[in-house]
Amino acid sequence: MTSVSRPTVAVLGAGSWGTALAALLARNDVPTRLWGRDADALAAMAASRRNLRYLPDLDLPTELSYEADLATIVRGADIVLIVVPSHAFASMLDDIVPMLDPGTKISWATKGFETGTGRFLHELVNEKLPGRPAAVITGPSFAREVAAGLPSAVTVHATDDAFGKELAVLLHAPDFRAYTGNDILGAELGGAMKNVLAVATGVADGMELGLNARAGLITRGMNEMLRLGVALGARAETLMGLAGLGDLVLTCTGDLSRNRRLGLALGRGVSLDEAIREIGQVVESVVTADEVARLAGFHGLDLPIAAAVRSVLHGEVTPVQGLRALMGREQKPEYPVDLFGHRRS
Ligand SMILES: NC(=O)C1=CN([C@@H]2O[C@H](COP(=O)(O)OP(=O)(O)OC[C@H]3O[C@@H](n4cnc5c(N)ncnc54)[C@H](OP(=O)(O)O)[C@@H]3O)[C@@H](O)[C@H]2O)C=CC1
Ligand SMILES: O=C(CO)COP(=O)(O)O
Repeated sequence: MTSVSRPTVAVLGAGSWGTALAALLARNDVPTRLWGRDADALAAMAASRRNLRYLPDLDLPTELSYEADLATIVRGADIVLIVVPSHAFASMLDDIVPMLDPGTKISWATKGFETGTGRFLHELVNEKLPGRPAAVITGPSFAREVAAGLPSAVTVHATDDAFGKELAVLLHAPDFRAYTGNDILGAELGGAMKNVLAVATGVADGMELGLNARAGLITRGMNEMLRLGVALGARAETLMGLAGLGDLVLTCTGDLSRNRRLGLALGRGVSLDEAIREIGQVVESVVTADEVARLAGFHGLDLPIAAAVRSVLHGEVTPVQGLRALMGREQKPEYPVDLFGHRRS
């Protein structure tokens, strides 16, 4: 029997990750309702208890319910969990703000920035819903593996420690560890930037450049994440944890990653449009690469791997030219400045 005292969660976004998280919550006896913009697809999910397009192998728990009307699902929810792609986040937020009860808490598992501005998603939430408890769920977690019940660990960073803990407890399960933290900016930056860096390792692997190249790109990519993060006010430990390093390693090495697969395809000579069409799901790096470049520009930072990915995605250079440019950079100390930008003596 479902516990009546547990908060109700409205999950917005019925793709791979929204469906996997909704199923996880429902299996944890959290009263959970799932919304997707395609009412027919939602009705088919309810009837078949399967998300045939995004997670065909997952048996959806009978406890999970579905709601096609946004206002109905949002009104009365204790917690809203947004899991739409980053390009749709701002409009989703605009849609739900007038529908929210004053006590409803906001969370999201989207990885990326506001498209076109480089603003963090927590900045949008703070602006539209000032003072509202807010939390991001992030970390190394392929939806398909979570759906299959394979062990995973994520982290929940919140503006409000009590809400972060509440959400982590709702998610936590025998095969799903949910840690907590209060560095939303760092947690968001790690989750967004690893997608761009995964394209770089994918390109190198697609070109069959070897394991040394992959390890070099992951490590120097981590350095770029740390430098941008610290300049923006993130804590280094957040970036060295699940939200940063953990997700970077997963996405740069795991072929379930759509961002890595995009890189693999580009490295093998497939066009961007064809690769995206073949993947058939959201590939966040395509928009996030521009936002990382924007943020690096604001802070006067040179992030060569992220910049090379952006140039390849824009067709300004070929993957071969991009990698040649990275290898051809001047010789220099591994750490000419420390993480805080102080020149080493
Ligand atoms: N999949 C994963 O393993 C993980 C994903 N994430 C993050 O979660 C977010 C969502 O990704 P994921 O679920 O994988 O993506 P998918 O490609 O699997 O699904 C995207 C979902 O978003 C919906 N959607 C697209 N545009 C809009 C819109 N404008 N308004 C409402 N819904 C929309 C799609 O609907 P439709 O089918 O109608 O197009 C679909 O249901 C991304 O930021 C991703 O980085 C984070 C951790 C793990
Ligand atoms: O964020 C993810 C795993 O943590 C999913 O990565 P992709 O979007 O590259 O598939």
